[in-house]
Amino acid sequence: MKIIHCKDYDDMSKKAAAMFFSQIHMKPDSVLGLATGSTPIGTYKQLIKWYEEGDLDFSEVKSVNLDEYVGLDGTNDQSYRYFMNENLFNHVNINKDNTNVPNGKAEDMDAEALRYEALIKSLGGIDMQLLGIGNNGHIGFNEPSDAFDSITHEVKLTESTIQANARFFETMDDVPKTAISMGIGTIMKAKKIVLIANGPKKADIIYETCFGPITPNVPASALQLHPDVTIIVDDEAYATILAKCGK
Ligand SMILES: N[C@@H]1[C@@H](O)[C@H](O)[C@@H](COP(=O)(O)O)O[C@@H]1O
Repeated sequence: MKIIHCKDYDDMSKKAAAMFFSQIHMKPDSVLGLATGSTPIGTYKQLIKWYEEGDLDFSEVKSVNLDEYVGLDGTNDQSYRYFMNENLFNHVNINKDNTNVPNGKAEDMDAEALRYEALIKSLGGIDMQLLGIGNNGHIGFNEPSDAFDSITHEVKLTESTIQANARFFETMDDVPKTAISMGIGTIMKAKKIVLIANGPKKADIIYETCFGPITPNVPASALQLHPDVTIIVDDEAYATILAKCGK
């Protein structure tokens, strides 16, 4: 694992965007694994800026998103499809037909999970996967559990995730209780992984992810076994690492 320590959120966002900038330049038809949440918004803003300045071309890029809430379709402003359109796809020259988010309105979630898994395979796998991290160590929507989830599957969200994500919804009751998410195995198959985190709330979990035991109780700890992971964190998210290393 490489850890890049940045001074603040903007610095983190620029460095993460720079990795995707290089990826797209090196392989214009890259398959990008994309993430939602508040953390990646700055990364997407920077990519949009480079596109607007004529330095980045998304015309051949394909994308697959990590997850989607069950029960929300792309017209719902809390769906992850809507988020991606608003925060990236509508502002760059990506062909929307080449962008993929699990279908939260599928009638049969098991069939949708298998379809999504097969789709990623048919695209040749993910070249570079962007990840945020939940306060409890979840990546995508892989919640702490007794075993690592391997492939795309329906997930029951934990109370702590429902509470953390409630800030985006009008009432607690509006927060979906289930989601469909790539599995840890799906994520681990990505050729390169870039995880971003900022703020003091993420400090302990970033330490656990990088230096704690590899355990499904901290799903992100599986990344210790991946050969090409870059963790980009701001000063506040790096705090526990600094403290425990005595610096
Ligand atoms: N499924 C998403 C995750 O992919 C994301 O990493 C997490 C953290 O969100 P934030 O970046 O807002 O802290 O939120 C959601 O649960």
